[in-house]
Formats: sequence, C-alpha cells, structure tokens
Amino acid sequence: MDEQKIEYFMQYSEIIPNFDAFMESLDKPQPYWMRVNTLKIREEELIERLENKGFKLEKYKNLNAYRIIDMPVKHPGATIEHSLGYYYIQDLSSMAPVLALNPQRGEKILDMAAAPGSKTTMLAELMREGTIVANDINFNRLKSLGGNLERLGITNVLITKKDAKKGNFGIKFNKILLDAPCSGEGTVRKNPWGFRVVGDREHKMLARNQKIMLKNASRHVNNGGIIVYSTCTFNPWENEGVVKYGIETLSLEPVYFDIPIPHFKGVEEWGGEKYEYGEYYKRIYPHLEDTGGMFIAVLKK
Ligand SMILES: C[S@@+](CC[C@H](N)C(=O)[O-])C[C@H]1O[C@@H](n2cnc3c(N)ncnc32)[C@H](O)[C@@H]1O
Repeated sequence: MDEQKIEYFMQYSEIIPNFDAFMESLDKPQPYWMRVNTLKIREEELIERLENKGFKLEKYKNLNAYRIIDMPVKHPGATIEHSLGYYYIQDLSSMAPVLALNPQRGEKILDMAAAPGSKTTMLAELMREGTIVANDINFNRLKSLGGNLERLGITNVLITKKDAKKGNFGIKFNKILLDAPCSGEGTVRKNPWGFRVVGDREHKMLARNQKIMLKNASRHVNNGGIIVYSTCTFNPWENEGVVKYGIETLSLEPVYFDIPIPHFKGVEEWGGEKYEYGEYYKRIYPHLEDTGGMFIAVLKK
C-alpha cells in the first residue's frame, strides 16, 4: 500500500480493533467468494461439478457461500457453470446486509441502490416468491443488473431508474435495502487501483446524500417495516452518523439483529461526534474473515 493510503487509513486507528492486523490485511489480495444460485442448481451438484474441474472450495458455515481456495481458471467467472447462472461471485461481507434484511416469501422489497445486483439476486434466491423492485440511477450498471437477473433465472424483479434521493416508487414496502453509494473504503483490497482517497469534505457530502436517501427510504416503508442501511466503507460519518440522523430526525428505531459473519459493533465516538446504539450495528473488517469491509444497521419505522 502506498504512503498516501497508509496515512489515509491511519485516521481510523482509534476505532478499528486490532488495527495492525487490519492494515496488514489491506495489503493482501482478497480471495474470491461465491454464492450458489439454488434457483437453478442444487448446491451439492454444483460443488461436485466445480471440484471435478479442479476448483478447491471451502463452505462457509451453513450458508451456501464458499471461499475459493484454488481454481483452474484465471477468473472464477470463466466457467460454463457461471455463464449458466449456477453461481454468483460475491464477497462474504456483501452477503451480510441481505442476511440482516432476512427476506421472506411473499414480501415486497425495495432495493434502492441495487446495481449490479449482488444483493438483489441474493434476496431473490432467499425469498423464492414475492416482489423486488431493484432501483439504480446508473444506466450502465442497470444493464449489468438486467444481465445478472437473466443469467440467474430471476423473474420476480422489477427494474427502475430513479434517483434514490427523491424518486417516488408509488407504493410502500415491507422491507427496504439502502446499500448506499459511499467512499468504498472496504473495497480497497478488491480494487487497489480504482480506490480513491477522499477528504473530509467529500465524506460529509456523501453522508448528506446518504441521509437524503434514508429519508426517502423512510417515506416508502410501511409502519412496522424495516430499512437495512449498509455501506462498504469504514467512515463513521457515512455510517453511524447517517443512522443517527435516521433515529433522531426520522424517528426510526434501531433493531438488534445477528449475522453468522464475524464483526465488531458500531463506533461510539469519532471525528468530534458521539454515537449511541453501537451494539445494534455491525462492522465487518477485512482482517476478520479475509473479506472486504461492510457496515450494516437495521432500522424500524
Ligand atoms: C454500493 S453500490 C450498490 C451495490 C449493489 N447494491 C450490489 O450489491 O450489487 C451503490 C449504487 O448506488 C448507485 N447510485 C448512486 N447514486 C444514486 C442515486 N442518487 N439514486 C440511485 N442510485 C444511486 C450507484 O450507481 C451504485 O450502483
């Protein structure tokens, strides 16, 4: 990692537990993870097929998620099984917001910033039946989303192209996933060349937009319904700060939840701000399970 990035991540030395291990992990290439698409194939059948081809896979707990230890191809997407939609390449950390949302058969779910659809496709796979509205503002990313839905054989998703800050979706939902656009610090291992260091001003601007999106999410969820707010960044202004706004200004209620993926609780103080309810939030760090990073909170209306 170059000096600029080292200096950048040092701003989190007080809040990220076992910080040396965290910094070391950022320098290591991130292993690939995959999720079996049981809408198209049985888990055992796919694993047998891939292992016969020379893949070495490690199942993760009772999830249909696997760490790819070794593979006979340069990229895990370069197989016929992938083209057939039998599996989806998705980091374990990115599965956590969907597990927190806990989709159920028959629900109406809005995925407000959905493309390219890692979480939408996982929602569809877990809920089997029901309706998902998958929204994004970026046309090219929406095309990838459409391609992924088609490849995975998912037919219960409506795609919309609205601004999550102000778009009106016409109906209310039982559950909303707001996987918000963020500074993406948790993707630095996956994309070391694409990762851009940003300053306080940009973090604050992102947080402002995230709050506006959360407000729009709150307008679209039924009373008693839940919003899962997630980002793939570590910055507390974009995480605990946005959720604090949801609790104090939008009258949302934090909900305790659990996920089978190692994590730490939310931050209580950083950058001149104090935050309550840390124990309600999950922070997934790269040095815990050799993944990317993720923040997740569940809020009830
Ligand atoms: C973190 S990514 C979403 C990843 C996606 N949930 C997944 O798991 O595949 C954030 C997304 O927000 C979208 N976005 C940015 N600004 C937006 C806006 N104003 N309204 C809707 N989507 C927006 C971006 O195009 C991007 O696809």
